[in-house]
Amino acid sequence: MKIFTATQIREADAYTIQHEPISSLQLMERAATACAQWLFRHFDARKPFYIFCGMGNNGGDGLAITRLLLNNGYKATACIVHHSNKASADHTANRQLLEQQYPQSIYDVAAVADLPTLPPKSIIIDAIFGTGLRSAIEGWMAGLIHQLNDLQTRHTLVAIDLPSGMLADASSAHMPVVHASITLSFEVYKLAFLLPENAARTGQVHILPIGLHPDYLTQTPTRFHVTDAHMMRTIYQPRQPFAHKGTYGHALLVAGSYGKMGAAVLSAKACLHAGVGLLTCHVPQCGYQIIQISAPSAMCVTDIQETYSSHFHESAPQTRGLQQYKTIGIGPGLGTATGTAKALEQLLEQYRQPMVLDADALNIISEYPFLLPRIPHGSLLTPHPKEFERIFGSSDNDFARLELLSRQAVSLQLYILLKGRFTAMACPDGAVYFNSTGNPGMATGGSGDVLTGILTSLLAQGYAPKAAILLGTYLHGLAGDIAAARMSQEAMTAESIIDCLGPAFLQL
Ligand SMILES: NC(=O)C1=CN([C@@H]2O[C@H](COP(=O)(O)OP(=O)(O)OC[C@H]3O[C@@H](n4cnc5c(N)ncnc54)[C@H](O)[C@@H]3O)[C@@H](O)[C@H]2O)[C@@H](O)CC1
Ligand SMILES: Nc1ncnc2c1ncn2[C@@H]1O[C@H](COP(=O)(O)OP(=O)(O)O)[C@@H](O)[C@H]1O
Ligand SMILES: [K+]
Repeated sequence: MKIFTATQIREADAYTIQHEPISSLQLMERAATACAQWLFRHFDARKPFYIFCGMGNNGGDGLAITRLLLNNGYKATACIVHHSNKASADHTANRQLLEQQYPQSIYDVAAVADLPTLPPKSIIIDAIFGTGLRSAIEGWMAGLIHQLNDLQTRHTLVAIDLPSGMLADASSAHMPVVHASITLSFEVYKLAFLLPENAARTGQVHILPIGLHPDYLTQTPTRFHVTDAHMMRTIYQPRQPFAHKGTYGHALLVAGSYGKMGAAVLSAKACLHAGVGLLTCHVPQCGYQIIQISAPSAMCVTDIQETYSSHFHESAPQTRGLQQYKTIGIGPGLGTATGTAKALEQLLEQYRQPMVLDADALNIISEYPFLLPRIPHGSLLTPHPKEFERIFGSSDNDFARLELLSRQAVSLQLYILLKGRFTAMACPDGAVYFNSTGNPGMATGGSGDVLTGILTSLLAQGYAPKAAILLGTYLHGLAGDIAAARMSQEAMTAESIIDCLGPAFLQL
């Protein structure tokens, strides 16, 4: 699914109005109807609704929603917030329609003191500002936003299109923004919804289709995307009937150190359960029995060191050296010993195919930044936010961090996956994909090691790097969602994600 900017959304509106054709007032009615139907399904008619409407088209939506609620027997009051003397044409038209039918339902607010006293457990609808907001809300309007946020603790607050004060395409981290418990947005995700700085402001996001013209949606290129099931069906390659284990690649996993062999086991198991043909694990000597017993389908070679790895070429005694491996996954539980760092430097000299670098491989690179440009083009880096910051530095806000992520992926020609609720996957061509699956049950030690195993497995099987990241993160999150549904977000562990990889593949 594409993510459109506020400007593109306006263009989509205009295109729909011109080519469907439909009037802008009818399009607003469609948007308001989609919201009202959602509200009918989720709230009963006993709860009073207070709809705060701005002077633009977001307010127009609010006025139309008020009329639709009243038409269906709900108690609703439109509180018109006079932040400007000028109302948009569709706001004015909807105000007139409401006044004609329900003259008692309109209440004007021109100062914070004008706010009505709300009965307990009211539903507050925030239709003050949408995609038309240009900059931070200031003056008495900022006070109004703070007042609404105080009310939010005792009432349910539903934002229309986006919480007022939030910018769709830029940071509003330090601005007054409505804290909604639910956001009903139109047709497409806004970039702002996918970044952690807005998590407490959007609440649950529901995207409601309003029939914007499909030609505009399909033909307009965008830089940001959200992955979905449809996209996965175009990427996933079913296994060939005459396949043999050589068909699906031989991967090398370099992982584990004394006290952190669990990370190696999790990655190895995930790699095997994601379909790799052959897997060899390179571990320090202390890890030999652990791997052989926990992951008998994998082969195991040991380092010359007892507690950490220092000579990865031990994994490739044959003449072809490390090149015999289709790909290499390196990092989970590896440790950052000087000997390991040296070995990583050698490995980057010897092996020039796309590989997966995670966890301690990334921590080593943050200590030895000259290694960064030596990573083979097309490789996958999977930092969590702290690892990302160690390598690339900090940013003022999540939008700035997203730009930094994308810039680095382009200049280094790498795929960089910034992990989180919506893992952001930056590609060497500048595109960024957000993964849509996963849940907070995955915020548990070892989840990332499982992802490394899956990505290594998909690269070994011959998936191109871009296909591997999109499918791999989707499967990882989907397996996490299946695990959470089976045993709760609390009780699931990284092992549960591996156990549910099978059902996740079956859902593709
Ligand atoms: N395809 C869509 O997405 C549709 C969008 N519609 C609605 O239209 C909205 C966009 O409407 P508009 O473009 O009229 O914009 P808004 O209603 O979001 O805001 C415009 C108003 O805000 C004022 N304003 C802007 N920046 C301000 C600031 N920093 N401080 C104070 N006031 C400020 C402007 O003067 C104007 O009065 C969407 O968010 C959505 O709710 C629907 O009606 C129809 C379909
Ligand atoms: N709240 C969440 N929603 C969705 N996915 C999550 C959430 N929390 C964590 N994850 C996923 O779990 C994984 C955690 O990785 P990481 O932090 O490296 O864990 P570890 O280092 O313990 O293996 C990432 O893939 C991340 O996207
Ligand atoms: K709003």
